[in-house]
Amino acid sequence: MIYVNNLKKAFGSQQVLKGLNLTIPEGQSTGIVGPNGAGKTTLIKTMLGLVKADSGDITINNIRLNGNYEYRRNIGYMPQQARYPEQMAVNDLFGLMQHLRGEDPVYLDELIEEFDLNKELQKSLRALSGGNRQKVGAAIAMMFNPSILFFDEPTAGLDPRSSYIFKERIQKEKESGKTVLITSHIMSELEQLVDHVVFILEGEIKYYGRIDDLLKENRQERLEGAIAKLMEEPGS
Ligand SMILES: Nc1ncnc2c1ncn2[C@@H]1O[C@H](COP(=O)(O)OP(=O)(O)OP(=O)(O)O)[C@@H](O)[C@H]1O
Repeated sequence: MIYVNNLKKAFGSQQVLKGLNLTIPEGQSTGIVGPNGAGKTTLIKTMLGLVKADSGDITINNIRLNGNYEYRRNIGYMPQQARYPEQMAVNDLFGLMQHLRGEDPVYLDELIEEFDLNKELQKSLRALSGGNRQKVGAAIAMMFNPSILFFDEPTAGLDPRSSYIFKERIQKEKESGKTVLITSHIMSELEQLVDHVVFILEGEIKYYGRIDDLLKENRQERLEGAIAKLMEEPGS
């Protein structure tokens, strides 16, 4: 379970998270949606301790985040734009991850196979195509089999086949009881992958609940229509 309580974050004079409250259930998948700049990545980074909140609390699996980042061992994170040591070969990067963690990966070979990364292993990170870079990020997020997975726009830049394979993988992770959090601008993708949706607008949560309920409440058949309706609401 992840609890977020009255979370606030400003960058300079811009209040980016305006007192967010959220309970993310264990073993289910949640989509975070909202326009560009709404605060989705900032929320995820705050949960990971990569951005320090100005106030509020986050509790993950009963551990309150207060400068002790041991809980992060249980979280696999695929960033929107990963920064890597660019001159390093992909294979060496996987090795470095293993070394830093002091643990053998649980299913790296399987992920390399699934994402068709065998031909890329000897290439330096700087020589990878954008999509293959994404796949390396995905493999790093999942290789140690963490119980919580955060994916920030995971399929942006992937070709249709890779995107399909990746979504199958996320389904598998979900079915094995993981807690999955995904940000995406592709509503059809979220319909396939998540049970709950958080809609953030200008740093505030405008909706949090089951996708089915959101569709019913807004008399919509598709998530895209329901989110568009929420954005039209007065005060939004
Ligand atoms: N390190 C930073 N310094 C200053 N401003 C920042 C920083 N990180 C984020 N911001 C600002 O915070 C706001 C929210 O950014 P964030 O990346 O969380 O949005 P997002 O909802 O993930 O957007 P997108 O859909 O475009 O990825 C933006 O206005 C952004 O410019």
